[in-house]
Amino acid sequence: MDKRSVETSGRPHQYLIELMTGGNVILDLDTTSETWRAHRRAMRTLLAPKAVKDFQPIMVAESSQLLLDMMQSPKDYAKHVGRYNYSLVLSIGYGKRCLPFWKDGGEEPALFRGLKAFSKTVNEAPPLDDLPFLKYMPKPWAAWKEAYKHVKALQSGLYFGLMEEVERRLASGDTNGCFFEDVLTKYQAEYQMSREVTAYLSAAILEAGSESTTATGQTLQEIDNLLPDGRAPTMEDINALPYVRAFVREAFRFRPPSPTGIPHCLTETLQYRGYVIPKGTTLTINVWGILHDPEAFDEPDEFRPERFLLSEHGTKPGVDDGDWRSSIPFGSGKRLCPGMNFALTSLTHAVALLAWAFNFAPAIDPVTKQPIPVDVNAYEPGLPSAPKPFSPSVTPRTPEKAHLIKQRYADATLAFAKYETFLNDEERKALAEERQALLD
Ligand code: HEM
Repeated sequence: MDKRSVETSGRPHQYLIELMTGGNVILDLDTTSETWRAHRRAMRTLLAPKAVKDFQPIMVAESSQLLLDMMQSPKDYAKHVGRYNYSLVLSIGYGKRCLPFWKDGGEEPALFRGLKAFSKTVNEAPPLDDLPFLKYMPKPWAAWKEAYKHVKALQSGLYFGLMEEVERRLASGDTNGCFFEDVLTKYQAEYQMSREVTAYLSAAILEAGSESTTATGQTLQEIDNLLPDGRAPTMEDINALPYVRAFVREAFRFRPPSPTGIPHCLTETLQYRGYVIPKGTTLTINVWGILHDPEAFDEPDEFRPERFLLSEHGTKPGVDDGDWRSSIPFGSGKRLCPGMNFALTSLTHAVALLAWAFNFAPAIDPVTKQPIPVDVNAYEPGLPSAPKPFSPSVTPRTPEKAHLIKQRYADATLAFAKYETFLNDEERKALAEERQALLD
């Protein structure tokens, strides 16, 4: 699909999704759409390797919050990882952090509520694209007719709300260099985006960006060898940590977040290996099948990062991997995930830090005193696939590391400051006191 990208990069039309998104979301649009083109161009400037480098200070600062949260409440690990990913894209995109919302009984961010409502509506609706007559069912028998309006209102409320916040900051001169400031002052006019199309750029940044980025003895050894003084690994250290990079690649192979990719469709009739495949045909990449093929991988159902140290794609000796590429979990052709560099950089850094900071083990059953086994095949239904909650035991590797985690978080205050201007004086004071208390 990379080589025939021109014909294979369409998206199948999905009636209900189009109703919910108003035909404004990059992920669901055809490559011929003006909105797709404008969003894709704008994303390129946001996620180019240089821009990713510019955003490193906030990536490092957010990773400090992640370590602290993990240390303080390991059972909430999934919330911490979700917050970390969301806060990163929110800070970079809109210049605004997401603080740990569960503290003090805070409400879940609108993005997460919108995504849940979206999945629920899609899962519960009848197959409207396969049986189009169902579209005409009267409302009392078609709950999706109300549900989709609720999703649309939640999502567009979030997107327009964020855009208006940046507009207000621009008007008051209170800017902080976030991506949406450039969108409003440059790209909106340059790519001729209407107000609605501009607001919906949020779907590309927030939804695609925060949903999917949500995964050790040898790792520790490697980190300890590289950093004998016990300091935390930095972004610059990542290249010298091949096992950590192999660990991340193995995680994507072992449990790809989109096991069957996101469907494409043919925009032209295609001839392939003697077959004629008509225009409009839906194409699905069997990502899971490719990455678990026993012909290509030794014991594909085992989690073994070492395989990526032995060959570029982790394949076993003798396999012709000339046509393979490491981006398979990120899609293909013109639709290849524009956030791939960003996701891999932030994830590899976070994995290195977590391995540096903590010992991970299964939690102990309080009754039997035995480790509670983790079922690596227990997954929540829906996409992207997420593991069912489990209870890890996460403990700092040494008391010095526990201290360094707190210190690191306190040091991040400076990098956080320009992304916390939305707080009122009282909230800012409370946060400062909380940070000070950590060090006392
Ligand atoms: C673990 C992290 C991630 C994974 C595994 C992932 C995976 C994917 C996949 C499989 C697709 C569909 C590609 C296709 O249709 O062939 C996609 C599309 C997309 N991703 Fe990601 N993604 C990740 C992170 C991100 C991040 C961090 C961003 C942005 C901040 C992002 C933005 C997008 C966008 C905008 C699209 C739509 C592209 C289009 O339809 O033209 N993704 N991603």
